[in-house]
Amino acid sequence: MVERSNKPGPLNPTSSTLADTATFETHSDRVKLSLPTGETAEILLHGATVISWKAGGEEKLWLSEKAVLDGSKAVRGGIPLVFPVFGKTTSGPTSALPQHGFARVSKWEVLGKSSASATSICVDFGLGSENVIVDFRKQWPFDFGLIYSVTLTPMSLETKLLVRNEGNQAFDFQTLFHTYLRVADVGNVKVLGLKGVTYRDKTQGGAEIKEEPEAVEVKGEIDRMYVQAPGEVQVEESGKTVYTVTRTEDVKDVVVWNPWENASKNMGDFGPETGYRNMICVEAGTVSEWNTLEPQTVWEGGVTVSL
Ligand SMILES: O=P(O)(O)OC[C@H]1O[C@@H](O)[C@H](O)[C@@H](O)[C@@H]1O
Repeated sequence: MVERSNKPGPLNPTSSTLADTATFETHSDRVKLSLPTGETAEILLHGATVISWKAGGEEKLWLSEKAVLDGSKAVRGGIPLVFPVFGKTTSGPTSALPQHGFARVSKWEVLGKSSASATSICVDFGLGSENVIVDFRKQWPFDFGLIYSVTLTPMSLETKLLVRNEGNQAFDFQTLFHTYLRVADVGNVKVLGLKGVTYRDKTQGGAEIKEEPEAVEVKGEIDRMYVQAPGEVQVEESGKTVYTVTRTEDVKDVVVWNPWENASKNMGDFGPETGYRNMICVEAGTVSEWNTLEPQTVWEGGVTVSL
């Protein structure tokens, strides 16, 4: 058979695939991502906080039913983004900033969709020194630009941050993806992959302890920073791996947090009262030391939660 070199292609080749492509919708306060296979994610412009990730018909992130979503405070749940400081410092350039910095309480700009196909969509958000409120600018007077990218696929959610020093003096920063994972009952959860890693235990005044057991279990309040943990951590529930958390090389540390009954009662935006049983924070970040960013250089890091 003779091959026709100029064989015509299908008529209007994109029309059949268009309906099968991931979509994103912008609303006044949020962006919604959807895949043709049904998975969705929702990101508030306030803090660029991912407040929902649904796959297999189920919500994968825990969001407090008392979370304040109107931009007046940080969101309790989802994935608040910590920058430029983790926790609170008492000295240095970040000492005037609120706990966990200003990124989670600033209004981000939607930069748009950087890729979309039938099986993936990525949307970028931006925050620069010119967009933060005057108080934060005075408290942390550096010129920076952040690009935050959220990628949804059928089996994963990836969050990636690019930090650019746009000024002429170096600055130090910390950053962390404060991910509240939803679980059926935290009493049946094991976090694997941290054996042998030294952690700083905030519930014991920052004591440094080496993790000896194979699995971390949550039987009460837990607030640990695992310093320079291996690149993959699994969250198992009732013997089944429910989440695998992988990080890029420069995202060195993992925080495991659950406030349990007493501490959650003291948070005005935590609900329901028993909500601590349905969540575990496995937070990937670079927070055990400062990252120095020289003028006109960038830092990039990301975390992927896979099902
Ligand atoms: O109440 P916030 O500011 O959202 O912080 C919640 C928790 O965030 C965790 O990352 C910290 O390790 C905890 O110490 C802290 O309590």
